[in-house]
Amino acid sequence: TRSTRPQRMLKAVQKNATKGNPKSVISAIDYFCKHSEWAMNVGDEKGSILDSVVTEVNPSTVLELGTYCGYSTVRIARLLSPGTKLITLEFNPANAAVAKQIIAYAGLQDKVILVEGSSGDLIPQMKERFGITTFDFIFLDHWKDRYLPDIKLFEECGLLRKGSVLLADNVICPGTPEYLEYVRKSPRYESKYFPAHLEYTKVEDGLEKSVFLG
Ligand SMILES: Cn1ncc2cc([C@H](O)c3cccc(CNC(=O)c4cc(-c5ccc(F)cc5)cc(O)c4O)c3)ccc21
Ligand SMILES: [Mg+2]
Repeated sequence: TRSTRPQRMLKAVQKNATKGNPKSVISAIDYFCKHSEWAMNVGDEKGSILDSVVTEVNPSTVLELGTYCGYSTVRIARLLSPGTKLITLEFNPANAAVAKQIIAYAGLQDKVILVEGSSGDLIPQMKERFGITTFDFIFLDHWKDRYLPDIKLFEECGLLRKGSVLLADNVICPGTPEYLEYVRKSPRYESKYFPAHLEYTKVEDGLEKSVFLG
């Protein structure tokens, strides 16, 4: 049977990247998406903004919603200080299987905990399953209609502290209007928009960085 796009992306990584070299894995995926098949990775332009926010926060506890093929997982994990791990949630087992292999190819498997399941089910389990008290940094890149219910879930579960940083992809395209309205209107967040473009295109998109004020 015909391979899937994530499987073809994995093949491109195995063919063009150097094992244990995260930068070459990132470049191989970006090349594949620019010259072979578009895929919904955060991409190089928004990826650079992601890199700068992760570097600035230098988080000890990290959560990613929406692993997909692991591109942003690799981008984040390569910047974490030694001993720090990131938890990434993926509900689709086929995506998770490819992501696991791409993360391992980059040599970052010891810095990543990939959990199969849905954010709505897993967020309330973070404390008991992973001994998390609060998250320093959260990257939202899963279903766009889950951003708002999940940020409310973080608040309800006491998973945010003064200074926790949430960075959300696709706030323009496909768009997350209810989430944007919430974080921009709420007195409990300080929000900032980083304009960019939809990965590998000229279409307007951007990232919203929201700091929880406690
Ligand atoms: C609940 N839960 N918990 C964990 C979890 C994990 C997942 C999956 O990782 C998953 C699967 C499919 C879609 C997404 C969301 N991503 C997108 O939909 C997206 C679209 C586009 C775009 C833009 C323009 C187009 F024309 C087409 C697609 C550009 C982007 O950057 C995207 O992130 C995420 C899903 C729900 C989950
Ligand atoms: Mg995205």
